[in-house]
This record gives sequence, structure tokens and C-alpha cells, in this order.
Amino acid sequence: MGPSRQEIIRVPLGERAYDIVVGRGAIEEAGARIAALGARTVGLVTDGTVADLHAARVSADLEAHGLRVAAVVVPPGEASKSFGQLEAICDALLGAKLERGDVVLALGGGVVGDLAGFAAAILLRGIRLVQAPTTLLAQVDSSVGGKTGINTARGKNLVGAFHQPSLVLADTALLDTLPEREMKAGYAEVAKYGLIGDAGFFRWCEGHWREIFAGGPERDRAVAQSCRAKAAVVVRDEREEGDRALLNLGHTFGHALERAVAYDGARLVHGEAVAIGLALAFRFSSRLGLCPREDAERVAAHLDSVGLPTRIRDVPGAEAFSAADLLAAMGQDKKVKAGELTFILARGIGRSFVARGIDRTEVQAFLDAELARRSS
Ligand SMILES: NC(=O)c1ccc[n+]([C@@H]2O[C@H](COP(=O)([O-])OP(=O)(O)OC[C@H]3O[C@@H](n4cnc5c(N)ncnc54)[C@H](O)[C@@H]3O)[C@@H](O)[C@H]2O)c1
Ligand SMILES: O=C(O)C(=O)C[C@@H](O)[C@H](O)[C@H](O)COP(=O)(O)O
Ligand SMILES: [Zn+2]
Repeated sequence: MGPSRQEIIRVPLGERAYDIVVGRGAIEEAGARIAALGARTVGLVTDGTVADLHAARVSADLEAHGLRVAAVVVPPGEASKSFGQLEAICDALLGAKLERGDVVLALGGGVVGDLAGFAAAILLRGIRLVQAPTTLLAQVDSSVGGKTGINTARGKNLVGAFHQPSLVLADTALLDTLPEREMKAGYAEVAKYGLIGDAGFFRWCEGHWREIFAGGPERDRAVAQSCRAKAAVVVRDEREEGDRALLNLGHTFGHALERAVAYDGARLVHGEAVAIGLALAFRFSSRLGLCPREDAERVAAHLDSVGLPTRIRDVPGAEAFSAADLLAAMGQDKKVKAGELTFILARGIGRSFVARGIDRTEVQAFLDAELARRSS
């Protein structure tokens, strides 16, 4: 593999087409590229941690390109994907007199991207959004594809809008400051792309995950390959009427677990929930006789070796979970159709498919068996 350089991936969505710039230094293009969009003011939304580490440099660059910056800082963590923080952002940006020709810049992880993206979708009935993802998870997943939203007590991401960004700047050097726990969490979504439809990429990940964590060309390659894989699905099915649901592999279980801990990131962050969800989706597929047991074991073994959780019992406080509660949470999943559950299951690594009308008693029996493992 050659030296690191920036790569531009085009997401061809007609009048909503945009570029994803991947590589070290991509954020340094923010001022020039946003000025070229014709904005005058940038509503810079970030969280407290990212503000301290990276926002001053970005603001200075925007101002150097003649842009006025109106900054809003939310508390770090999943709890910020709330009506309260959404209202605070809207109020601050309206107070700063943002106009329809202006831009919201989401500088942060998936929490900031989803929240600021939703604000951009509804402010003045929709203004442009630039995503500057600063976590591995946000660079490989949440900044691309236009899903924005917040959580409610009834479930994850249940209020939101599709609002594609006008530009994504995925600066992989920003990940140098990311804590290891968050790096691992983001890696679950990287591995997901291999498990969905690219067994060769999963094999490559098994051999290169340490280099992805360490930085260098493998990290850039993993981010770019993930963005290409996601963009390909989104272009086929932008509003999740069919195939896009594949990107939800591991999420029916994962979102139920996030709700079970009341979005408490100290216990479980999204990527960790996805890691458990991926392992569960493969074990469930194997139990249903769809997927070889060796594949399910290989998935869990790889996630284990990275240091990700793969069992419900790995969640602190899991003793309090019941199969009925988890099943009830799954009943609020956005993939539910005519009251029936939809899961993303697998015939093997890289062979995932959308399975509609899954029998609740099968899911209940599987969860009972998984929960029984907590004492073993
Ligand atoms: N819209 C989508 O398609 C999509 C896809 C996947 C996930 N998501 C959502 O994304 C969210 C999770 O995103 P996340 O994992 O990025 O979590 P996050 O945004 O909470 O970021 C994780 C932590 O890392 C900190 N951080 C961010 N960048 C940093 C950096 N460069 N250096 C040091 N610290 C940094 C943050 O302050 C935070 O504490 C969830 O809400 C999930 O539902 C959305
Ligand atoms: O972009 C998608 O589509 C995904 O499903 C990506 C997921 O990783 C992400 O967590 C997404 O927010 C889940 O979507 P939801 O519709 O189940 O809330
Ligand atoms: Zn996800």
C-alpha cells in the first residue's frame, strides 16, 4: 500500500450528490470548501470534548475564509440526542440569524452529527449540512447517508429526518486523540460492512485491525472502504424502503440493549451495542439453521480479540434485563412492518439478508437462552 493521501468518494444521489473527503488533513479544507458553497455564516455544532481539542483550529480556518462562526457546544454523550438539546441548538442558531443559504457544520462524533443534522433538516425548513466526523464510528458510518435524529424514552432514533449532507470531511488524523474505547466501538461498524456483504473485507479487517487503530494507511483504507460500502447501499435505497435495512445488521438487538441501559454510555455505547448485536445476529442465524456455526463463532472470536463485548452478560447490570423487555423494545424498531419484526440475518460471513416476519417466540427462546448464559 502506498503513502497516505486524501481520497474523494462521490455519493451520486442526483441533486443531493456530495463528496466525502477521506484522509489526514481533510478538515483543513473546511473553510475553503464551505466558502465555496456560498455560505456566509457557519453554525458550528460540537460537543464539549471536541470543542476543547479541535474546534479553535476549525473556527480560525472558517474565519480566515471570511465566514462568520456561530458556535454551539452540547455536552458529550448519547444523552444529548434529545429534544432539549435540539431546541437549544435551534434557538442559538436562530438567535445568530442563520439564513437559508448558510451551513450547519457538525464537528464531532455520531451524537453531534445526528443531532446537528436533525437541526439542519428542520431549521428554516432545511439548511445545508456539512459533516466533519471526529470519531471512527462517525467517519465510517453516521456522517454518510443522511439519517439524522434523536432518541426518546420509547427508543433509539425514533424522531428524525433524512437530510443528506452537502459535504463530508473525514480527517483521519483527528482520530489520534480518540480514546481506545471509542476506537473499538467505531470498529464494530467497520467490521459490519464485511459481515453484510464483503467476506474479503472482513478477512482483511481480521488481519489489520491493529494497524487501523494505530493510524497510517490501513486506517485511511478502512474508512474509505467503509464509506464506499455505505454509499453504495444508500444510493440504491436512500430512504430504507428495502436493501438499506442491511446497514442495520446487529442493530435490532443493539438498539434494544441501548434502551435497556437508558442510553447510559458509561455502561454501553452504540458501537459496543452493535458488537453484541452482530454476534447475536450471527448466533441467531445459526440457531435458525441459516448460517454455519463456525461463522458465528468466527465473528464473536474476532470481536472478542479486538476487546469488544459479544454477549448480553458483558453489559454492566445485565442481570436486570429480561427477554420480554428486550422484545418489547424491538417492537418499537423502525423496521417493524404490519406489527411483525424484521431482522438482518446471515447465511454466512458477507451473506446478510433482510428477514421479515420473524416469529416472536423464536426470538424470545433465543434471548432466554442468551440470558441464561449470564450465570455460566
Ligand atoms: N446517522 C447514522 O447513520 C448513524 C450511524 C451510526 C451511528 N449513529 C449514531 O451515532 C452515535 C454514536 O456516535 P459515536 O460513537 O461517534 O459517539 P459520540 O458522538 O458520543 O462520540 C464518542 C465520544 O468521543 C468523544 N470524541 C469525539 N471525537 C473525539 C476526538 N477526535 N478525540 C477525542 N474524543 C472525541 C466525544 O466527545 C464522545 O465523548 C449514536 O447515537 C448512534 O445512534 C448514527
Ligand atoms: O445508515 C443506516 O441506514 C444505518 O442503519 C446505519 C446504522 O449504523 C445507524 O446506527 C443508524 O442510525 C441506525 O438507523 P435506525 O434507522 O435503525 O435508527
Ligand atoms: Zn449503527
